[in-house]
Amino acid sequence: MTSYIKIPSHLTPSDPQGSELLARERSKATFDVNELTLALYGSEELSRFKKILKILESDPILDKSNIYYMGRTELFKYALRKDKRIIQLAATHKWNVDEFKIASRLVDMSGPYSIHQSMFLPTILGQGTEEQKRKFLNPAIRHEIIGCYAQTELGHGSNVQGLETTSTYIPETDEFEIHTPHLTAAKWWAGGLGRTANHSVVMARLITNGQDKGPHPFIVQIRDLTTHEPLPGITIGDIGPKFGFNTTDNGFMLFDHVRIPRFNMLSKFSKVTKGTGEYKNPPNEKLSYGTMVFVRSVIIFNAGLALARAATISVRYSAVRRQFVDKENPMILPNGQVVETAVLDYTMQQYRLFPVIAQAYAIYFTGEIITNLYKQYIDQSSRGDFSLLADLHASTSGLKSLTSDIAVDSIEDCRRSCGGHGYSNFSGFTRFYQDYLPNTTWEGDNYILTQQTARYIIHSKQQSEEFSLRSNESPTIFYMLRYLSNPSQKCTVISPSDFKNPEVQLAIYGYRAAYLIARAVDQIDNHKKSWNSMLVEINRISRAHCQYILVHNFILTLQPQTSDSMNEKRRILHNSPSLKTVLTSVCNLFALHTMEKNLSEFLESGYLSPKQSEMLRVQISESLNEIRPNAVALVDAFYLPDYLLNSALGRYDGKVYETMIEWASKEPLNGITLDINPYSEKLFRNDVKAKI
Ligand SMILES: CCCCC/C=C\C/C=C\C/C=C\C/C=C\C/C=C\C=C\C(=O)SCCNC(=O)CCNC(=O)[C@H](O)C(C)(C)COP(=O)(O)OP(=O)(O)OC[C@H]1O[C@@H](n2cnc3c(N)ncnc32)[C@H](O)[C@@H]1OP(=O)(O)O
Ligand SMILES: Cc1cc2nc3c(=O)[nH]c(=O)nc-3n(C[C@H](O)[C@H](O)[C@H](O)COP(=O)(O)OP(=O)(O)OC[C@H]3O[C@@H](n4cnc5c(N)ncnc54)[C@H](O)[C@@H]3O)c2cc1C
Repeated sequence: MTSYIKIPSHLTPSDPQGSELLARERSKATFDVNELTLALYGSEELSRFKKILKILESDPILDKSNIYYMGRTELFKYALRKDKRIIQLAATHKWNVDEFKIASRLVDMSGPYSIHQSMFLPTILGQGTEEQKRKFLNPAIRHEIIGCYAQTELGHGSNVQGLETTSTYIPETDEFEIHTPHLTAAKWWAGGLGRTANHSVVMARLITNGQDKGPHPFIVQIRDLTTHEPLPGITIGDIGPKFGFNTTDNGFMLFDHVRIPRFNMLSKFSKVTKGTGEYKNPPNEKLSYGTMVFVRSVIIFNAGLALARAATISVRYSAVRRQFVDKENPMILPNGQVVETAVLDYTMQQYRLFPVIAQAYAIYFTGEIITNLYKQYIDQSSRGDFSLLADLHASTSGLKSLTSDIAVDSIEDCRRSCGGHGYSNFSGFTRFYQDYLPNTTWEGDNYILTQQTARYIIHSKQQSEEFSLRSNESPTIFYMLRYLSNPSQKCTVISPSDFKNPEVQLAIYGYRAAYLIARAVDQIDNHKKSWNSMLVEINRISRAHCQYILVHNFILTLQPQTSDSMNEKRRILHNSPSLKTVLTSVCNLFALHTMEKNLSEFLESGYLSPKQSEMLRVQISESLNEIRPNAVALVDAFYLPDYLLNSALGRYDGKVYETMIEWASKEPLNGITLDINPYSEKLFRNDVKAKI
C-alpha cells in the first residue's frame, strides 16, 4: 500500500519497547499457553486453523491492509471479491464445512454470500425433503445458485405470526402464488438480497382452501441466472447505508402475484397435497422456525469469540501503554530505571478488563455445550423425537440475548479502555463493533427473546406438580427444585474466600433465579398481573436463569469427569494442574463479578446479606490479583492471529506505536493537494502528491 508521508526511520518508541513489555508479561505466566490453546481448540482443529491461516495470510486478494481507508461501495466490492476467493480456495484445498467456517472467521468480514452460507443452506438442510435437497441444496453448496433468507418485512420482524406476504395454493396449476399485499409486507433486511442472491427462502403465510396456515418457508427464484435481473413480478433493491454490516447488501423485495411450483414449499415437516390442497400438519408447529434456533446457537458461541478478540486487543495494549509513575509502587526495569506504569497495573483497568477475559472463557464453554445440545436435538429429531425442542428454544433464546448483550457492552468497554487510540479505526474496534452490534437485534430482538425463556420457566413453575418430572427432561432448569423447596435459606459465606466455593456460587445464583421466578408467578397467579406489566421482571428472570447456566457450565467444565466422557480438550485441561488453577481463578472472577453487577437482586432475595456483599467485593479484588500475572497469557491462549485482529493496538509483538504511524502515513487524505484559500475558485484539487 502507498505511503503518502515519509516517516523518519531512525525514530523508535522510548524504552521499554512494546515487544519487551509483552515478553515480560509472557514470562510471568504460571501456565503453558500452548497447552491452554490446545485445550480450547483440540489438536485437530488447531492444526487446521494454522494451515488455513497460512493460506489466507499469503493471498493478495485477502490482504486487509487497505480496508480501513475504503468507503461503502469499495468495501462491498472488496467483500464480494473475498467471498469469491474463499469459495475458490475451498475448492482448491477441498475444505469441508468446518474448514470453510474457520476461513470465514479469519477473513472476518460479512459479505454478499454470508447469509447464503449461514441461513439459506441450513434452512434447506433442516426443512427440505430429500428430493428438495437434491434440487436446491446441491447446487447451492456448489454456489451455482446463491440464496438469502427473506423473513422480516418492513412492518414486522419480531412478530413472525404477523408477517403479511402470502403464498396461496392454486390447485388448477399446482402452484403457489407469492404476493405482497401491502407496503408493510415488503421483505426488508435480507442479507445478500440487495444485489447478489438469485434465490431466496421466503417466509410467507400459507393459504390453502381459503385457510391461513401461518408462515411457512418457500424457495423462490428471484433473479435470472443469466442476466441477473429480477424475474417478472419481483422488485428488488439494496436498503441503503447502515450503522455497520455495510459489506453485506441487505435488500428489500416486493412480489406481484409471482407463481412458483408446489414443489418449492419446503416440506420436511408440513405439506400441501397436489390438487386437493389438503394441509398436513407438522409434528411440532414451530419446526419451520428451526433455522432461527440454529443461528441463535451459533450466535452464543460467536459471542465468546468476540469477547476473546476485544480482550486480546485491550489487554495487550494495556500492557504496552504506560501513563504516570505510580509513586507507591513504581515500575522498575531490570537495569534499575524507573519508568511510567503500564496502564494494566492500575486496578481500575484490571477491574474493567479482566472480567471480559472471564466472560470470554465462560461463554466459550457454554457455547460448546449448547452446540452439542443442538447436535443432540438434530440427532433425536431425525428419529422423530422433538422432546428437546422446547428446552433448546428456551435456552438458546435467553443465552443468545444475554451473551450478545454482554459482548456488545464489553467490546465498547474494551475500546474505551484503550483511551484515545481506541477511537481510531487502527484499534481494530470500529468495524468489529459496528458489525457485531446487530447480533443484539437479528435472530430475535434481545428483549423479546427473554420473554421466550421466562415463559418456559414460569410455565414449568406453574405446573409444579409435574415440575419435578419435567425438570428431569429439561437439562437447564433442574436447579430450581432445590431452592424452591426451602425458600428461607441463607447464604453460608462467613469469609471472602468462601465465595470461591463452586457449591456456594451455584446456591447463590440458583436461589436468586428461583426467588425471581416464584415472585413473578405469585404476581401473575395471585395478583392477576398482566404479562405486559411484568415485562421488566420477565427480563430479569431470563437473565438470572442464563447467568446461572453460564456459571454452572464453567464450573462443570472444570470438574473432574469420568475419562470416558472426556474428549481430548477436557483431558488436556484435567491433566494439567496449572491450567485448572488459572481457569478456576477465571471462573471465580466470572461468577463473582457477574454477581456484583446484579447485586441488588441477590440482596433483595434475602439470601445474601449486605455484610456478605462487602466480602464479595474483597474476594473480587483478590481474584483480580490472582489473574494479573496471567492476563496476557490468558488472551494469547485464544490464539487470535494479527491477521484476524487487524489492530495496531493488539498486535502480538507489541509494536503499537510503529504501526500507528505507519498506517497513518497511508491515509489517502494525506495524498491529496488542498487549496485552503477560502477565496479561490476551486474548492480543492484532487491531484495526488508524488508517491513515496
Ligand atoms: C450446510 C452448510 C452450513 C454452513 C454454515 C456456516 C456458517 C453458519 C454460521 C453462522 C451464523 C452466525 C451468525 C449470524 C448469521 C446470520 C445473522 C444475519 C442475518 C440475520 C437474519 C435474521 O435476522 S432472520 C430473521 C430472524 N427473525 C427472528 O428471529 C424473529 C424473532 N421472533 C420470533 O422468533 C418469534 O416470533 C417469537 C419467538 C418472538 C414469538 O413466536 P410466535 O410464534 O409469534 O408466538 P408465541 O410467542 O406465541 O410462541 C408460540 C410457541 O412456540 C414456541 N416457539 C417460538 N419460537 C420457537 C422456535 N424457534 N422453536 C421452537 N419453539 C418456538 C414458543 O415458546 C411458544 O411455546 P408454548 O406455546 O409452548 O409456550
Ligand atoms: C444487520 C441486520 C441484518 C438482518 N438480516 C436479516 C435477514 O437476512 N433476513 C431477515 O429476515 N431479517 C433480517 N434482519 C431483521 C431482524 O431479524 C429483525 O430486525 C429483528 O428480528 C427485530 O425485529 P424488528 O425489526 O421487527 O423489531 P421490532 O419488533 O419492531 O422492535 C422494536 C422495539 O420494540 C420492542 N418490542 C417489540 N415487540 C415487543 C413485545 N412483544 N414486547 C416487548 N417489546 C417489544 C423491541 O424490544 C424493540 O425495542 C436483519 C436485521 C439487521 C439489523
